[in-house]
Formats: sequence, structure tokens, C-alpha cells
Amino acid sequence: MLHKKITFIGAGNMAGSIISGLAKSGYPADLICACAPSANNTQKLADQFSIQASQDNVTAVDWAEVIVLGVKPQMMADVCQAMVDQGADFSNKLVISIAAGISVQRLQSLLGEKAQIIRTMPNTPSLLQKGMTGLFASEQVSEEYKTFAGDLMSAVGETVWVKEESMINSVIAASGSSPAYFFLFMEAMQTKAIEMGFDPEQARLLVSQAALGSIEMVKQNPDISIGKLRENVTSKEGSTAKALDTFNELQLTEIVAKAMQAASDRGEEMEKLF
Ligand SMILES: NC(=O)C1=CN([C@@H]2O[C@H](COP(=O)(O)OP(=O)(O)OC[C@H]3O[C@@H](n4cnc5c(N)ncnc54)[C@H](OP(=O)(O)O)[C@@H]3O)[C@@H](O)[C@H]2O)C=CC1
Ligand SMILES: O=C(O)[C@@H]1CCC=N1
Repeated sequence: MLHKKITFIGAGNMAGSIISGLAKSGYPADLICACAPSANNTQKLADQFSIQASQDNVTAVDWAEVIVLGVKPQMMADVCQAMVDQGADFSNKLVISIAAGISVQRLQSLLGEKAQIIRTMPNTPSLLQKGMTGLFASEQVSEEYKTFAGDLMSAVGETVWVKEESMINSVIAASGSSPAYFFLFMEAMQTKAIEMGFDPEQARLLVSQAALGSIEMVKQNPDISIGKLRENVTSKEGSTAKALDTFNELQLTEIVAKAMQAASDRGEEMEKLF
């Protein structure tokens, strides 16, 4: 991939995960700058990966060709407005937003019509280069910048381009938020395993190793449906069948669908709020 100077505005959980994943992928560290008001997160990343740290958004934007916006949705308008008011010029820069609930149109109105904006929805496993990112580009974004954004996020995991911007909210539901669903499920299993007599470390190992093995089986067998893998574990009249009956009685599938819809709806709602 081409290497360009990248400034991250915001260096918290998500931006920090992408920076870590990128640095581990071999992206030149001296071309990455992390910028945030406090030195806490930026200095940690600078110490760990030899990237640049800054507390000055405008200078950091001027320095780079690619700007990744990684602040909370609630803060996005104020942060962008302040940068523009202080003279930051986003014309012809590639602006990659990782924020939920901020539309391209909103960003364009904040940063000016000449900013080339790509909206993405990554997730925190990007830290381990096992991320999943959905991307949406508005019509005016150049092919060069689309390729660059795709390559950048591919360096930290898998990517999917969506044609409709509204699908970014579906990406939030399926992969942006979903590490938290899997963590919740594992937490619940760990709690019960402890109740059944294991110490916390053993419980964590039992649950996490089963999760890891299951994920690997899904990844390494693309021709076998996930349903078939589930059936292979489920002996007739055995223990697994009893567990699955319980999930079905309590309508796990419907619960999951409702939770995913709620995540997507909140993404849509934030687009109106922020
Ligand atoms: N967490 C996740 O799993 C995912 C998050 N996202 C999106 O990523 C974005 C960030 O979320 P997350 O990383 O969780 O949030 P965090 O709170 O962890 O990080 C927010 C960052 O923004 C920085 N910040 C605050 N004010 C400014 C400012 N004026 N200028 C520059 N930086 C500023 C903070 O600085 P400081 O370090 O000084 O506090 C911090 O580094 C959100 O928009 C969210 O929707 C998308 C996908 C997944
Ligand atoms: O909770 C959120 O809004 C963000 C978007 C996806 C994950 N975290």
C-alpha cells in the first residue's frame, strides 16, 4: 500500500486500537501522529510504537494528508468547528471518520465541501489486526483515496464496503458493537462456571478457549454453515440439546435480533442528534 502521513484526532479506545494494529502491521511509525488534549493516551502510544504524539489538532492536521476522526460522536461537531475556526484546512485531504452517528453530510458541512470524506465503522479487535471495518465513500472521493482507506483498514483486519450510507448503522449492529455482545456472553458463562466450582482463572480459560476454538472452526470451514457446526456438537437427547432448548425457550434468536436492531436504531438516532 501507499504510505501517507496520517493524523488521528482522538487517541482513545478505538483510534488507539487502529494505531496499535497499524504500527504492528509495519506501517511507518514516523508517518503516524496521535493527537488528543491530554498526553495520557498519545504518549503511551508514542512510547509503545514510536509514533508521534501531539496536543495541537490544527498543527497535526496541517502536517498530514489523511485525518482520522476518532472522537466521541457528541464531541465531533465542537472538535471539528474548533479546528476550522483555528484555521485548519481540510481541502483535498482524506478524512476518515470512525464515529458512529455522524453522517458524511454533517462532516462535509463542518469541514467544508472540499474535504474528501470516508465514513467507516471499525471495531476494537483492530488492535490485534483482527478488526472488521465497514466503509462508505461519498461520490466525490477519489479512487486513490478509496484505495488508500481500504488498504489502511485492511492492515488491521477485514473490510466490507457498503453502497448505502445507512448500511453503516447495520455494520455497527453486526461488527462495530458486537465484540461487546461476545464479551457479555463470555462474562455470563464465566460467572456460571465460577458458580459451578471453578476458580476465576479456570473459568476464564474454559470459556475463552471454547470461544477461540469455535471461532477458528467457523473461519477454517467456510463451506460448512454455522448451523451445521452447531448440530455437530449437539448429540440427540444429550446435554447440549438441553442447553439449546433453554436458549430457544427463552428466545435467544429474537433477543439477538432486537439487540442488533437497537444498536442500529441508536446509530440512526445519533445522526439526527449530533
Ligand atoms: N470503542 C469502540 O469499540 C468503537 C468506537 N467507535 C467510535 O470511535 C469514536 C471514539 O470512541 P472511543 O475510542 O471508544 O472513545 P474514547 O473516549 O476512548 O476516546 C475519545 C478520544 O477523543 C479524544 N478527544 C476528546 N476531545 C478531543 C479534542 N478536542 N481533540 C482531539 N481529541 C479529543 C480523547 O482525548 P483524551 O485521550 O485526552 O481523553 C480520547 O483520546 C466514537 O465516535 C465511536 O463512535 C467506532 C467503532 C468501535
Ligand atoms: O458504542 C458505540 O456507540 C460505539 C460504536 C460501535 C462500538 N462502539
